Amino acid sequence: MEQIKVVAAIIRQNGRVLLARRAKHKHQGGLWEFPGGKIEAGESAEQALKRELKEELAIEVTKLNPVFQTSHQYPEYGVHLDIWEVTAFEGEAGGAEGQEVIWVQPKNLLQYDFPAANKAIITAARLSNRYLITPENLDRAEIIEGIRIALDEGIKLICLRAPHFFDPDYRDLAIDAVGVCAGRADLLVKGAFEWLGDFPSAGWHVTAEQLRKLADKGRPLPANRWLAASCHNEQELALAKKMGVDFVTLSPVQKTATHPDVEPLGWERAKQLIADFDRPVFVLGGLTGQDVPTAQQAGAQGVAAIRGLWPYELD
Ligand SMILES: Nc1nc2c([nH]c(=O)n2[C@@H]2O[C@H](COP(=O)(O)OP(=O)(O)OP(=O)(O)O)[C@@H](O)[C@H]2O)c(=O)[nH]1
Ligand SMILES: [Mg+2]
Repeated sequence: MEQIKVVAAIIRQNGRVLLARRAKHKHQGGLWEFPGGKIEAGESAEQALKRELKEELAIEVTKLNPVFQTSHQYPEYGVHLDIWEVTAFEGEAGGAEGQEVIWVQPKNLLQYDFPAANKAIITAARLSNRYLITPENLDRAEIIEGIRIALDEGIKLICLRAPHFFDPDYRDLAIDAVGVCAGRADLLVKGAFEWLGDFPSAGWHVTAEQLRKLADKGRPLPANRWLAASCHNEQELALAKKMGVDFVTLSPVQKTATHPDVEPLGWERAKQLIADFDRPVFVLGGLTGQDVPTAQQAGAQGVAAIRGLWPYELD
């Protein structure tokens, strides 16, 4: 079947994201979209995106970075969507082709109707590019204090991981963490499936071992809660897809202090795995917030880290 190459942009300004409504007569007409369009012969994705945003919104893009790529088969044809994030532009974004244009808060994106291909794009638009995972061997007060400082520094996505805690202490810690994060960041909890089901966190983060056990049963959470998984290879990524996760961490990209004996994937292999996976990926392993641009160049949503994102130095 014919496969169309399309570029589209998640345009961010003042914490909001721009949506445009597709003209009624067009393919997927009447639905909301991220502005963009077909890549023409001889154009790079970047050139095509700049041209499309000029035509559709009358803006000159000045800062953009790749976010990820996804494919979808419509009955009429297949589309390969190359999604970029635009964080700076000149001019005022408006519907230059008469289309409706609105700015929405990422957390409200689930309320809009998009073409079927957009599922993972919406996930990407709702996620930030740093995913903090809490360190081992800290006590309850230290973990909570670290989370507080991280929130003040703008961290918006956190995974609570404390394998040295056991129920019911772990549950108490998780309840504290949910309280501290309320309204400021999304907290995903790692832990035993028995109690996570009704636990009031923004989501769950499943381990590779849990993936192997549970992926066949499908997605255990509704769409408005996050489901993420830890993946290290192609097989685990396939299981994550089967389970219906929203996003994954992929590790280790580099050698890490916590797992010095594990052979890292390296950027080239990580890049391939990310390109073949249809949902957002956070690269993990020996990385810090400074590596976000490199991660995005490799097609990742951003960086996940323990030490690299924790707000103070650990022993
Ligand atoms: N721009 C854009 N296209 C999308 C999105 N999601 C999605 O499935 N598509 C599909 O990608 C294809 C190409 O997009 P387009 O219609 O914007 O192409 P274009 O700007 O070059 O339009 P034209 O053919 O009228 O010149 C369409 O089939 C459209 O349905 C999205 O979020 N943004
Ligand atoms: Mg278009």
